[in-house]
Amino acid sequence: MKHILFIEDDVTFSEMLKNFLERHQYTVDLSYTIHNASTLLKKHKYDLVFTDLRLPDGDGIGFLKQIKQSNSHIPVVLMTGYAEVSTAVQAMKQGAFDYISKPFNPDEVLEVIGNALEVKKTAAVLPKVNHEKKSEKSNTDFVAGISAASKTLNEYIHLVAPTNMSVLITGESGTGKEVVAKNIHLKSSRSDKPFVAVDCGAIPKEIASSEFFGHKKGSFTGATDDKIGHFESANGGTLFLDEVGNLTYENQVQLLRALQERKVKPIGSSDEISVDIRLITATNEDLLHAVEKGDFREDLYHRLNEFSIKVPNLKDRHDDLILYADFFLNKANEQLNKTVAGFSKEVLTVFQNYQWPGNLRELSNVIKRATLLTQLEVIEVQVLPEELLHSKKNNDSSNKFSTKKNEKELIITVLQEVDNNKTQAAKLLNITRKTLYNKMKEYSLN
Ligand SMILES: Nc1ncnc2c1ncn2[C@@H]1O[C@H](COP(=O)(O)OP(=O)(O)OP(=O)(O)O)[C@@H](O)[C@H]1O
Repeated sequence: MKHILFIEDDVTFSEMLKNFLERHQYTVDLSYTIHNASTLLKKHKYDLVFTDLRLPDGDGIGFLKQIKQSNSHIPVVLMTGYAEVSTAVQAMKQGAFDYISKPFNPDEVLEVIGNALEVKKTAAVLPKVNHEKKSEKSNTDFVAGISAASKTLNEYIHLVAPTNMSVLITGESGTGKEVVAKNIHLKSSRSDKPFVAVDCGAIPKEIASSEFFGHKKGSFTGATDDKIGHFESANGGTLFLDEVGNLTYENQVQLLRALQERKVKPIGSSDEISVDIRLITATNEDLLHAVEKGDFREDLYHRLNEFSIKVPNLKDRHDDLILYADFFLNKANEQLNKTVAGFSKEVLTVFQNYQWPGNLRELSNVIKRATLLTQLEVIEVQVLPEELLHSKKNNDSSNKFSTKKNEKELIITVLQEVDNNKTQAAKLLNITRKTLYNKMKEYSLN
């Protein structure tokens, strides 16, 4: 059974959560002070720590730092009041796994616990990641994410990076295909050599050969100097071709030849240059469909697609949203020389209910704009673009009450849990006391 340490000075609330979690097969120790919690941490091996932000003998952030120094492997979740969300975001920067704002409902607690234990399990299974070759460069611009979709993506990156296989990265625009390509490069033995990214959609077809393979001075009108092509620039390293589906048929033939022969000949030169490159390509169109239509060469497709990776849409990486939001806020603060501390709870709800058709790029842009506009400590909904505020909800809290039957059962369970204390029940159900009374009347629960 997983062992959880709960640090919270509201005795009734703690007891209630303890009962609830024990019914879900967790072992829970309660502590009302940091002092007592420190003693318990020395005595027992905990899988997870839940701590309130404000405790009688200190604050949760100080305690978080203490835990991270002595027991860095234990995930820590902070419990906060509504007004403390920005502090909680700071806590995430100090290494907290997550935060949950009160009042919260039982499902939310179970979800957060599930996520934290899942991540811990993965971290325990993959200790190798931390001991990888010393030469590997860390990529501070890459957020790995904690959602199931991100974990699969990262596993694929780890698997394919050390090989020399050509990788075809697919995914919608703005999902992070180029970032994935760069990460594969940085995790490969080529990380000390160049990573050359080329947007095939931006190269006019007339000069594509010269861009890829280079040219000699005077070889055509306008060739005023020798030019080194992208293949030669990337020699020893990785060549990343974005929007590869945009290459003309002629360029496809030239590319295939260069890949097969591992040699390129600059235009106007009689000498061939041997090149050793790892090729990574990306597309947001259906390349297989282009093959079927005869627009893309099948032999080249197979040559590029020795391993394929699909980068998930942001809406399918729901659990990562806050991590990315925080990462982009830090970046925006740096770029704009601002010190915005975080997001209001309403903003986080808007973010979670929005579909993000432009994926991470859109999130990054929205946050940069909001950071620029905000004069307050945290970003409020007023500085978000209209389209975010008027989008259809995809996951509001009423989903938790998906049917009348579920709703009635949930209310009964929670009321039993708290010995009929309506205030506590409303808090746990994340609804007001008045709503609770109305619902009890509706379901004849008096
Ligand atoms: N894992 C990540 N960690 C941090 N930032 C990311 C991550 N993935 C993407 N980004 C950021 O999101 C934005 C979009 O990423 P990127 O340009 O790689 O997307 P893309 O899929 O290649 O887009 P397109 O298809 O339009 O070329 C960039 O600002 C990038 O820095």
